[in-house]
Amino acid sequence: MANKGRAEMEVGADGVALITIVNPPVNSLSIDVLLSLKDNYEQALSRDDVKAIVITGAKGKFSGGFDITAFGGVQGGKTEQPKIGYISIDLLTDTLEGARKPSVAAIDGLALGGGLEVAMACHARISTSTAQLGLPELQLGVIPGFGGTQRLPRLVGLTKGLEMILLSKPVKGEEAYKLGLVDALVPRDELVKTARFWALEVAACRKPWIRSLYKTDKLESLGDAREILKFARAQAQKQAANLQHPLVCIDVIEEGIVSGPRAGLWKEAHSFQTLLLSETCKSLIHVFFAQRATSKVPGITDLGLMPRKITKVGILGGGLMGSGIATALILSNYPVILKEVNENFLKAGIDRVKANLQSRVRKGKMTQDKCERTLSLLTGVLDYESFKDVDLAVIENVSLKQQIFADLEKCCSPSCVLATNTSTIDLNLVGEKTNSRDRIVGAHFFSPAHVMPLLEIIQTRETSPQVVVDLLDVGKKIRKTPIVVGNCTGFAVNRMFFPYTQSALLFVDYGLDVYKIDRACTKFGMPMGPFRVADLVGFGVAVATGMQYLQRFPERVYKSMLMSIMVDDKRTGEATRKGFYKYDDKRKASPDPELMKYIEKSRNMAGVTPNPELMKLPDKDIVEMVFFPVVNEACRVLDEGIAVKASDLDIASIMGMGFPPYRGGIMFWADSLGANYIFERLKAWSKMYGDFFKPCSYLTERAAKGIPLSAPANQTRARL
Ligand SMILES: C[C@H](O)CC(=O)SCCNC(=O)CCNC(=O)[C@H](O)C(C)(C)COP(=O)(O)OP(=O)(O)OC[C@H]1O[C@@H](n2cnc3c(N)ncnc32)[C@H](O)[C@@H]1OP(=O)(O)O
Repeated sequence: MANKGRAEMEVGADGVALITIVNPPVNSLSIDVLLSLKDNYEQALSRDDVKAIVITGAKGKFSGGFDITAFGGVQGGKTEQPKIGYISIDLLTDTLEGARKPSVAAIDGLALGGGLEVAMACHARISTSTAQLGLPELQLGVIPGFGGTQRLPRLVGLTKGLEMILLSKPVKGEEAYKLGLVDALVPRDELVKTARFWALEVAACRKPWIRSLYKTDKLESLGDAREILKFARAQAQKQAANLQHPLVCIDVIEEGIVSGPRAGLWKEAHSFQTLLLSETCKSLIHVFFAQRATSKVPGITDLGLMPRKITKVGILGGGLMGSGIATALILSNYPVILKEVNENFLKAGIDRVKANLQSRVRKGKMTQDKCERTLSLLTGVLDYESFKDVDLAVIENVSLKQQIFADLEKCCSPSCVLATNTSTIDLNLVGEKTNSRDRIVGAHFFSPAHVMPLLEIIQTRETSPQVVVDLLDVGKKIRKTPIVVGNCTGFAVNRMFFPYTQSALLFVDYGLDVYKIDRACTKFGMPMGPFRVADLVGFGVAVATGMQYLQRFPERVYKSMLMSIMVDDKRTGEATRKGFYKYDDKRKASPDPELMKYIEKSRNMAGVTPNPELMKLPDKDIVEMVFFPVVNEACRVLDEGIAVKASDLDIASIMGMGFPPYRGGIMFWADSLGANYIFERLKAWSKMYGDFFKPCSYLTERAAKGIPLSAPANQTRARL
C-alpha cells in the first residue's frame, strides 16, 4: 500500500534540521508520518552537524492531528496499531522532548489534536497570529492521546486547559501567546527563520529549554486543582449526561496532577485506546466524515464545475427568515440588498438584522466597530432597480412567489441564481411562469437562520448542476452544512420531523403522558422533547404543516385533534405563555395540570380508551415508539431519491432536529439496532395503532434480506 504521508528533513548550514510534515490536505499524523518523524529525529540526533531541530507543516498548515481516517481501521480491527504508549511516551516524550538537542515548533494554519501535542512536546513554539491551536479530540469521542491532557494544563493552567479540551475550543495564535502556549508571534514569512534562530538560541542556553511535561508554575495547588476538577465534572455531566469520555478525560488530567505527569501519560494512553473502540467514538467519527460528505453530490460535484463568484445577494422580504438570512450573509462579507414592499416593513427588516448583530456584540462575539462595518454591507430598497447586478436572489416566504420569480427574471441578469427559502412549497410551481427553471433552486434555512448550521438545498429535475455548485459554495462560505435534496413536501428534514411529533401525539391519545415522552427524549439526548419543541415553534405552524402532510400523505397521518383543540382555546405555545407547558415571566417551562382537560377531549374525539399499561413503559420503549416512525420515513426519503445517501440524513437529523451526534444520526443509530428489530416493532404497532406505523417497502426489504438501512442501493431511483 502507498505511504500515507511522510516527514521530510533538510539540514541547513546553520546546523538546524528542518523537519516538515507532509500529508495533504491537512498534514494529518498517519502512522506513516509518525514513523517517518521518528526516523528523521533519530537521524537529526545522531548527526554531528545538527545542533537543533525545527518542526513545521507543509503548505502553511502545521497539522490537523492524528489521521482520523485510520480510526475506522483500528475500530474494525483491520489496522495494526503501535503498542500502547509508543507514540506518546517512546516517541514524543522520550525521543523528542527528552532529546539532548532542542526542538522548536513553527506553527501556521492549524495545530489541532495530535498536531498541537507534537508542538507541545517541543521545547518552544513560534506561531503566526492567525494559527488555530486546540485539542478537539472530545468532539470525536476520544481524549487527547499524545500527551495533551498532561501538557496543555501545564502550559496554560488547569482552568483554561480544561476549557479548551472539554469544549474542543481552539484558540488563535494571538490568544495562545497571551496564555503562554506559544513563545512568540511572527508574520508568516518570518516563521521558519525565527524558529531556526530560536532553536539555536535554546541550544546555546540563551533561551529557556522547557520540557512542558514537567512545568508546574501554572498548576494550581492540589486543593484548588481538586475543586476545579470537581466543578468541571459537574459541568460535563450537566452538558451531556450520556457521555463518559469527558469524565474519563478529567480523571486522566487528575491522575497527572496527583501522581505525576508520567503516570498521567500512561493513564491517557490506556484510556485513549479504550475510548477509541467505544460506540460514542464510532458514531462521532461517522458524523465527522458524513458532514464532509454532504457536499459531495454524485452527478453534480463530480462534473468538474467551478462555483461562479457570487458578489452580491438580493433578498426579498425582511421577515424573520429574510433578516436571519441577510445576517448570515453579511457576517460572511456578502453585500446584501434587502427589498421590502414599504418603508415600515423595510425598517422592521433592517432593525431585525441590527438586533441579530447587536446580540453578538452583547455576547462578546463581535466588536461594535465590526458590527457597524458588517451592517454597512446591507442596503435596503423598495424596488428592483438595484437587482440588476445581484448574482443570487433569495426569496423569503412571500405570497405570490410565482409573480415574484417572473419579476426577477426581468430585472436580474440571466446568470443570477434564483433561490427560494421555503420549508414545504413545491419548487416546480414556483418556477412555472418563468423560462428560468434551470436556475431556480430551494435554499431552506432553519430559524434562526444566522445561527442554525444546516442548509437544505433543493433541486428540481430542471435545476442545473452549476446552480447547485454555486449554492454549495455560498453555503460553505457562510459556514453552513449543506445537504442537497430533491423536491417534495417537507424535503428531508421536515419529512423526518413530522412523524416525531405525530407519533408522540398518537401515544398521548392512547394513554402516555406528555411530560414522560419529553423526558424520555431528552434523556436519550434530544435538546427538547417533541412537545417542548411544538411550544417553541408555535402550534400555528405545526397545525398548518400537519394539513400539508394530510393532503400529501393521507394514508399515514395520525389525525390527532389535541393541538387544534388547544389552538381554539388560544393556547398556542410559548408565545402565548401556554402550550403543552406553562411559562413564567422568564419563559421557564413547567408542566401544566390543566393540560389534562384538552387531552381528555382529544381522546374522546379520537374514540380511544387510554391504556394504563403504556404509562409503565420504560424510556427505551418510548424512545423507540417516537423514533422508529422517523426511521421509517427516512427510509422512504432515501428510497424516493429525495436524499442521495443515508449519511446525509444522519447530518439532517443531527443539525435539523437535534438528534444526538454521539448516536451517529438517525440511520446510523437505526443500523446499530438492526433493520429487522425496527421492522418487527413497527409491524406490531401498526397492528395495534394503524397504518401510521406500517413499515415501508424499503425497510421491509432490507429487514428481510438483512441489509443495513444505510448501505447504498445500486438501483436507487435518484430524483436529483
Ligand atoms: C491522538 C490524538 O490526540 C488524536 C487526534 O489528534 S484526533 C484528531 C484531532 N483533530 C481534529 O479533530 C481536527 C479535525 N479536522 C477539522 O476540524 C477540520 O477538518 C480542519 C479544521 C482541520 C480543516 O477544516 P476545513 O479547512 O474546513 O476542511 P475540511 O473539509 O474539514 O477537511 C479537509 C479534508 O481533510 C480531511 N481531514 C481533516 N482533518 C483530518 C484528520 N485529522 N485526519 C484525516 N483527515 C482529515 C477531511 O476529512 C477532509 O477530507 P475530504 O476533502 O476528503 O473531505
